[in-house]
Amino acid sequence: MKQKIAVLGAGSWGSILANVLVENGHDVKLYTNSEPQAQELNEKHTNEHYIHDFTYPEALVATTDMRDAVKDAAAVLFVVPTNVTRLVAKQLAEVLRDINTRPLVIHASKGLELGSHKRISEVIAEEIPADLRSGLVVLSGPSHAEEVAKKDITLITAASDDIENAKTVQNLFMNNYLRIYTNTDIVGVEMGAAFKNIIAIGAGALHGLGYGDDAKAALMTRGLAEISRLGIAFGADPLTFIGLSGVGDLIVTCTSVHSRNWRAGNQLGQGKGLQEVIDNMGMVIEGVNTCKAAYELAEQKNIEMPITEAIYHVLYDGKDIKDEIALLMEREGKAELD
Ligand SMILES: NC(=O)C1=CN([C@@H]2O[C@H](COP(=O)(O)OP(=O)(O)OC[C@H]3O[C@@H](n4cnc5c(N)ncnc54)[C@H](O)[C@@H]3O)[C@@H](O)[C@H]2O)C=CC1
Ligand SMILES: O=C(CO)COP(=O)(O)O
Repeated sequence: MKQKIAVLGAGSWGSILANVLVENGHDVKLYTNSEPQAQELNEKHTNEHYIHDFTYPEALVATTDMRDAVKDAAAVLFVVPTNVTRLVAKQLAEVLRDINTRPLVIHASKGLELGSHKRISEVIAEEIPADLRSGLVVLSGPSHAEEVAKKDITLITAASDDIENAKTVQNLFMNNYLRIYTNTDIVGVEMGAAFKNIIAIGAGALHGLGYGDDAKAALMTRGLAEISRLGIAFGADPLTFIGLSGVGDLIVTCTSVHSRNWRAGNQLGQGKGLQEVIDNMGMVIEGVNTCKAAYELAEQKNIEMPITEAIYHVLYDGKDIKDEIALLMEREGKAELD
């Protein structure tokens, strides 16, 4: 059934998920806070800064008016960087208080809020109380906008406390190139999504430094051990970490040239400074902030996360990557399953 859907955030992922929804027959409004970007999308049907050489369907309408985007929408999809989620959620709550629409709220972002260390669904739930929405669903998994734009095959997860809401999202997004699985473990799905970006920075750095495949496989495997350890401490289901939003997303982000986190790490490994890397990317590198949040959480909870710590020291204390790798290798022998 055709539904009206609002997408908040017109970067690479938001604009391509909006494109999927249009292709699936829905009536989609894409909200951006940038007038020139809305104009480019509506007049040229392009979004060149984020997705090169791609033409969006004419049916996709961009707007800078959040109220217009959201009014009568059955669902509202957040796809903004983690660091502006609270701000955009506050803005949405204000709009919803003014109108009768009570949409299903979905988010597809990957990170933890700096300072509070909260997951994105927690931030959204705090700002948009349950009486202003009809449910909350997380969409996550191994997916690069560039490949979904090409209709390459992609499989992701829709997670919600309420399985019916997860199924609704499954139905909205599924088609012959995008397959959605449902899950009820929001904590595991969001934690896997957030922490894989940290490990991807490490994988890029290993590549930039010229390390081989063994080192990269080791980083991913021991990275997954850390991600699971922290996630389980917050109540995640261990099995979620061997699913699409866990190891699936870890693999794609640690190996894909599309990944901004991997590319950032690669440039750090080649000797560039963090600020230069951030300035040149022009898109969000979620792993940088999430590394700080994860490092602080691990300290608070007394959870061993040596790879995250090493990456934190490189990003925030100006430590040399090779020295950090040497320290990791000098650690006392451990049992694999501890
Ligand atoms: N790019 C991808 O393939 C994927 C990205 N994600 C996640 O989706 C989230 C967004 O990522 P991308 O779209 O790639 O980022 P991006 O950097 O390509 O775009 C972010 C967009 O958010 C907009 N924005 C920033 N502040 C805003 C505000 N206050 N109000 C409205 N819009 C605002 C920016 O103008 C920009 O258009 C991230 O958490 C990322 O981890 C998840 C899966 C795939
Ligand atoms: O989450 C993603 C792939 O699943 C996108 O990763 P990057 O943000 O590193 O590009």
